[in-house]
Amino acid sequence: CSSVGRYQCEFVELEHLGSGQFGSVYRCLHRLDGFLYAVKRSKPVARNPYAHRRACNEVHANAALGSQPHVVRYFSAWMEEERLSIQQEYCNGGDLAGLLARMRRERTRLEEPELRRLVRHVAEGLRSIHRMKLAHMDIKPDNVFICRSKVWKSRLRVDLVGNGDDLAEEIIYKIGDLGHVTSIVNTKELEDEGDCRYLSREILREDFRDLTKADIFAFGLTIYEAAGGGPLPKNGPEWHDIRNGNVKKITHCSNELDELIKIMIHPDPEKRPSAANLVKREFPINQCGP
Ligand SMILES: Cn1cc(CCO)c2c3c(c(-c4ccccc4Cl)cc21)C(=O)NC3=O
Repeated sequence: CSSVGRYQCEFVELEHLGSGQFGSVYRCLHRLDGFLYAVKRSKPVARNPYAHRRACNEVHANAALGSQPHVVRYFSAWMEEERLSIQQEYCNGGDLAGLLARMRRERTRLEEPELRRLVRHVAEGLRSIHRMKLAHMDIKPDNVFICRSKVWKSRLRVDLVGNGDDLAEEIIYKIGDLGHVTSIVNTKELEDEGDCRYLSREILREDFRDLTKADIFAFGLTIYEAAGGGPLPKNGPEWHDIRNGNVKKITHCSNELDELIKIMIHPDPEKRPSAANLVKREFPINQCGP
C-alpha cells in the first residue's frame, strides 16, 4: 500500500454518489471488512484555511458524536494529497430530498405514520447532537439519509412497512453531513449559515443565543416539505411570510402534526420545542393507525 494512497489501498470505488462545493462522495467497498461505506473526498484544503478549519470541525463533530442510532455513523478520517477523506456509514435508501423529488414526480406523498416516524427519528438524532452542546446548522431533506433493512415480520412491531410475505422492511432516518456543526457555547466561529430555504430569521440577524432552536426551525420546514408543503422559497415575500409563522395547512395531515410544524417554526425561538421535548411528546406510533 506504500505506492498508492490509503483510499486506493483500503477501498474499491463502486459508484459516484454526488459532488458539491465540498468535494465528492463515493460508495466504496472496504477490501478488508467487506462492508460498503460512503467516503467523501474533499478538494485540496492546503491553501484554504477556511476549508481546512471546516474539514477539521466536521471530523471533530463526528468523533464527538460517536455512534448514535439516528446520526450517520462516522468510521475514520485521514489526509492524503492535501485532501481530507472521511469514511461514513453507507445509507442504502438515498436521502430524503431524493425521496421527496420522486414522490412529487409520482404524485404520491408520505402518509401520516411515515411522517411521524421521520419526526421521531430526526428528533432523536437532533437530541443526541444538542446533548453534546453542538448544533447541526444545516438540517434539510438533503442531509436526512435513509437506511432500509429487511427484517422478519413480527406481529409485535407495528412500525414495519410490510406486504404479504414474512419479510418486512424497516426504514430508519439518520441525520448526516456534520460539515456545518457549531458549538452552541462559543458561537463566534459561525461563519456561513446553512441553506437559506431552511434558515431561521434570528440567525440571519446574527442572534446566536440558542442555535439549537435554529435546528428545530429547519427541522420544522423539513417536515413541512416532507408533508407536501414545498418547494420552499430562497428569499422574497414568501420567505418572510414563513418566518412570520404563516405556512399553509397541509390538507391530509392531522391537526396535531399541523400544530407541531407551526410551533417548530415559531418566529420566537423560545416558543419552539426542544429536540428532547419532541422525542418525549412524540405520539407513540400506535396512536395513528396500522
Ligand atoms: C451524496 N450522498 C449520497 C449518499 C448515499 C445515500 O443513499 C451519501 C451518504 C453520505 C454522504 C456524506 C455527506 C456529508 C459528509 C460525508 C458524507 Cl459520506 C453523502 C451521500 C453519508 O455519510 N452516508 C451516505 O450514505
